[in-house]
Amino acid sequence: MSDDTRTAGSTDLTTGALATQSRSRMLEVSGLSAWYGEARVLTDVSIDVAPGEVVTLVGRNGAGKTTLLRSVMGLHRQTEGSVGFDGTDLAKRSADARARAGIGWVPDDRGIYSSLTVAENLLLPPVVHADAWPLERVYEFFPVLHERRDFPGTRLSGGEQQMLAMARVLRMGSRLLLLDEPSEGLAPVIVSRIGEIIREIKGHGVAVLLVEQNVKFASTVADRHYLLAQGRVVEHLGNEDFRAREGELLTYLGM
Ligand SMILES: Nc1ncnc2c1ncn2[C@@H]1O[C@H](COP(=O)(O)OP(=O)(O)OP(=O)(O)O)[C@@H](O)[C@H]1O
Repeated sequence: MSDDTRTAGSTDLTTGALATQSRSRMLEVSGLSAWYGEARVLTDVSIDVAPGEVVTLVGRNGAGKTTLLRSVMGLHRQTEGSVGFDGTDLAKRSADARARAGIGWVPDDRGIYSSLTVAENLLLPPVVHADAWPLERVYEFFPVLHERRDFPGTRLSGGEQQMLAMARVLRMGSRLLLLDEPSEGLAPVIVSRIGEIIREIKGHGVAVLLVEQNVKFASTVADRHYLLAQGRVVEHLGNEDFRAREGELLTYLGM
């Protein structure tokens, strides 16, 4: 995308219909920069997510999406700037403290313990917040996990592992889910089921911030999108604009 486009996107960010003032903010990242050693990989990133909102981070490989997600969780600590959650700045707090505040991490490898059963995977992490979903509610919401509750992690399909990883943080009490490429490596029919689940989770007031390379999938689940390039937010789009510019975005992303 050209530098001109970049400037226009930044202007929209502060003055357009998507200005943050109108939203109640659960997550509010402000002026976040991040480094690996001497190399700066995020520069002055500001994003926000409201309760019950689904927001994507889109960008080419190496744009900084995963680093941003990890910085929100507190898994990447070489940062400057603030990470506000429910009005408290967690930027100096550990990942553990952020999990207890209600942020849930769903890694791209899903992080399922293969030798443990589905039920054990669900019950192993502690309940960290009063909004934790009881096991019965988790099973009601994810019937396939109930059916497979005694299966070891190794016997789950990729889609089932993705569901288990999401269910696990909901049972812990997370109110903001950070999903790193949930559609990666899954068959189209499973991707659309994951999309339905994300939309249903949203209906329960849970917010989702996800890294997604699959533009079509992103447009079926998200309310808003931040486009990252070289560690900066260069566009901030509502889903309608995102859909209208899908072709352009696919070309930009090299897809
Ligand atoms: N552990 C690391 N050490 C040094 N540099 C890193 C490390 N991890 C990522 N980087 C660099 O940081 C930049 C941002 O990487 P990041 O993984 O956040 O991007 P991304 O947008 O998620 O891309 P991808 O989809 O390829 O993971 C890249 O230039 C990458 O090479």
